[in-house]
Amino acid sequence: MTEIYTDSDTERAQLSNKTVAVLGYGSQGHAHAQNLDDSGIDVVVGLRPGSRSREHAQDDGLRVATPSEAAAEADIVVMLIPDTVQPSVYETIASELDPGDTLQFAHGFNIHYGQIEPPEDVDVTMVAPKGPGHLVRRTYERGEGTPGLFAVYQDATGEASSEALAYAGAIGCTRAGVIETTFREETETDLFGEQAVLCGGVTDLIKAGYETLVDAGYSSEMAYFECLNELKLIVDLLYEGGHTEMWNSVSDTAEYGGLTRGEDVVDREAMEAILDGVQSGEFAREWIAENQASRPAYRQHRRAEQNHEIEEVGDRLRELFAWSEQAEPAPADD
Ligand SMILES: NC(=O)C1=CN([C@@H]2O[C@H](COP(=O)(O)OP(=O)(O)OC[C@H]3O[C@@H](n4cnc5c(N)ncnc54)[C@H](OP(=O)(O)O)[C@@H]3O)[C@@H](O)[C@H]2O)C=CC1
Ligand SMILES: CC[C@](O)(C(C)=O)C(=O)O
Ligand SMILES: [Mg+2]
Ligand SMILES: [Mg+2]
Repeated sequence: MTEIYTDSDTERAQLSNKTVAVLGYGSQGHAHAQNLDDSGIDVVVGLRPGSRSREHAQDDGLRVATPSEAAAEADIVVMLIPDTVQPSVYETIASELDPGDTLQFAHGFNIHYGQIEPPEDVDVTMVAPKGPGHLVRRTYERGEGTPGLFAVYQDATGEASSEALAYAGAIGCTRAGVIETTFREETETDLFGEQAVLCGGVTDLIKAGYETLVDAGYSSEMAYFECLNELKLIVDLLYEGGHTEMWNSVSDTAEYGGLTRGEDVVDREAMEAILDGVQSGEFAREWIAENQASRPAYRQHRRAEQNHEIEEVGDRLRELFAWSEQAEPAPADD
C-alpha cells in the first residue's frame, strides 16, 4: 500500500527560517504564495518587469520582486510559471541558486524531458497539488486541502524529502493526503490524465453527447442540461462515495443502461496511444515545437472550443443559477 502523508508527518518548523520565492502568480502561484503566507512562511513573489500579475500579488499583501531578485534572497525557489517558459526563466535565475538551496516544481515536465538541468549542489524537488490552483487556495481557506504529490529528483542536503513534505503541509495538501512519487511517474500520469480523462477526454465526451442530441433534433438547452450540467452532479457523487455511491443514487434503469453501454464510448486503444506518446516523449517534443512556432495549433483549437455552441448555451443557462458559487475566474492565457 502506498503511504499517505498527513499533517502529523510534517515538520513545519523546517520552513520557519527559510524564504520561499514563488515565481509566477497565476493558477498555482497565487494559491501557493497566499497559503504559505497564511501559514506564516516568509514569501516573496518573483514576477517579470511589467507583469500583469504584480498588482494582484501586491493587493493580496505579498512582497514582489523580479524573478532573479526573488531567487537571490530565497532558500527555496518554486517554478510556478507555465511549463513552456520555465527553461528560459530558469536561465535568468540559475546563477542565484546557492549550494543547499532548493529548486522546486509543481510538475515534472522540464526535469523529466531534460529541458532544465540544475547544478548538483542544490536540492530538486516537486510538490504537486492534484487539483487546479484556484481550488488549492479555496480549499485551504475553508480549512480543507487538495491532495498532492511530492518527489525528490536530487537530494544535495539530505533534507529534500522532509522539506518538500513541510511545504506540502504549508500549502494545505497534507490536510487531504500526500503521496511520494518520482518526477517520471508524476509527469507521465499527469499528462496522460489531463489529456485522456480530466480535461481532453471529458470535454470531448460532453461535446460528442451534446452534438449527438442536437443533431438528432433535441433542443440545445435540453442537451446542455443532460450532458454538461448534470455531469457535475454525477461527479459530485463519484467524488463523495466512488462508483458504488453513484450507482446507488441513480435509478436502476440508469445503472443497467450505463453498465451495459458505457464502455462502447471509450476507445482503450486510443488511450494507450496517448500514454505511448507521453512515455516516448513524442507529446513533449510536439508541445515544445508548437511553442517555438508561437502556438498556431493551440490558438486554433482554443478558438474552436470557445466558439462551440455549448459555450453560448451554457453562459445563458448559468445566469439562471442565482445561488451559484461563482469561482474566481482563472486569468486568461495569451
Ligand atoms: N494550473 C494548475 O492548476 C496546475 C499547474 N501545475 C503546474 O504548475 C506550474 C504553473 O502552472 P500554472 O499555475 O497553470 O501557470 P499559469 O499559466 O497560471 O502562470 C501564470 C503566471 O506565470 C507568469 N508568467 C507567464 N509567462 C512568463 C514569463 N515568460 N516570464 C515570467 N513569468 C511568466 C505570469 O505572469 P505575467 O502576469 O507576467 O504574465 C503569471 O503570474 C506548471 O508547471 C504546471 O504544470 C501543476 C498542477 C496543477
Ligand atoms: C488536470 C490539469 C493539471 O494537471 C492539473 C490542474 O492538475 C494542469 O496541468 O493544470
Ligand atoms: Mg494535474
Ligand atoms: Mg498538468
